[in-house]
Amino acid sequence: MAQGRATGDGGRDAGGAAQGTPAVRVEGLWKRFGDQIAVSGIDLVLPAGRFIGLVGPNGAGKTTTLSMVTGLLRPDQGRVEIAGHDVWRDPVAVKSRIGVLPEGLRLFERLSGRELLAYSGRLRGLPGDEVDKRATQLLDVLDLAGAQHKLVVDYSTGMRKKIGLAAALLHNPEVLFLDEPFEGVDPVSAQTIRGVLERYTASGATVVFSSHVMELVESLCDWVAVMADGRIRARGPLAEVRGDAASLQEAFLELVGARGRTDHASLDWLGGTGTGATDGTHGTDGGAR
Ligand SMILES: Nc1ncnc2c1ncn2[C@@H]1O[C@H](COP(=O)(O)OP(=O)(O)OP(=O)(O)O)[C@@H](O)[C@H]1O
Repeated sequence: MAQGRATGDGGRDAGGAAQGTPAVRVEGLWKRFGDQIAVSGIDLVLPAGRFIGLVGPNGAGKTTTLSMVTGLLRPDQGRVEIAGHDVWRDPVAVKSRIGVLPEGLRLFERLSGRELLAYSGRLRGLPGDEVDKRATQLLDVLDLAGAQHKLVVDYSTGMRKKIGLAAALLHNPEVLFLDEPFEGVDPVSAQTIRGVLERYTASGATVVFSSHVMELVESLCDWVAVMADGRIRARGPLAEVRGDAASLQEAFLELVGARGRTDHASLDWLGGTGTGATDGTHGTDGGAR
């Protein structure tokens, strides 16, 4: 993927970090919630300039990991660097380099979409006319121009994802973190988001996104990390992780130990002809014949 992107935001060097510096470096990261170990001492190096998918079953620890990596949740142990900057020791340097679309995105509901972007841009220190220009372009590309003066509280799920993405991209970050960006998004909007992200990574930036949709990850990502039970089970270029499996889905099921899990005997009451009733009336015509 092309390196050396032009940032167009006033002289930040391409990629912002020394060549070869990974987008993300995670060392010995742990997080426990009571008795539950959500993230179990992971080490992970994510290369810059890639479209990276973080996949794993429900409860694998993806959101917890992304929250710690982006400085939203303090780890119990371990460290994280983004483009060579420590997330907890140097938060301002890190936050100026990243964009985040978190899970359960909270937005300022009483602002309009355009006001939200204006606010985000000014908060990021961009000049007003630059914010206006970028906001207009993002609203246009993401098909939100018609809804730009509507309050965010009145946006649909997909519109919220798109305005959240616009806010995360406005300052042209080096690394963009997206937790389930396509969840609740219709196919047309998904295609739009996909186009924006492909364009963004083609310029040398890094996208890290979590998803359960393997086909999507397989078609978008060139690098993947597979998580299960708070651990990284596999990582590397997509083709390497897929190995000899027919698809990423197959490889994923193998890696997380879910292949062949088809014993549904305990659901023998479900469906069929209604023989599960105990009062003798279910599934009959009541004998009215
Ligand atoms: N705030 C919290 N308090 C208690 N337990 C938590 C908390 N956040 C996460 N967990 C637990 O940590 C584990 C990992 O959760 P996490 O949300 O990181 O998984 P995930 O891979 O993102 O799952 P999903 O794909 O379902 O969103 C789960 O067992 C979850 O119940």
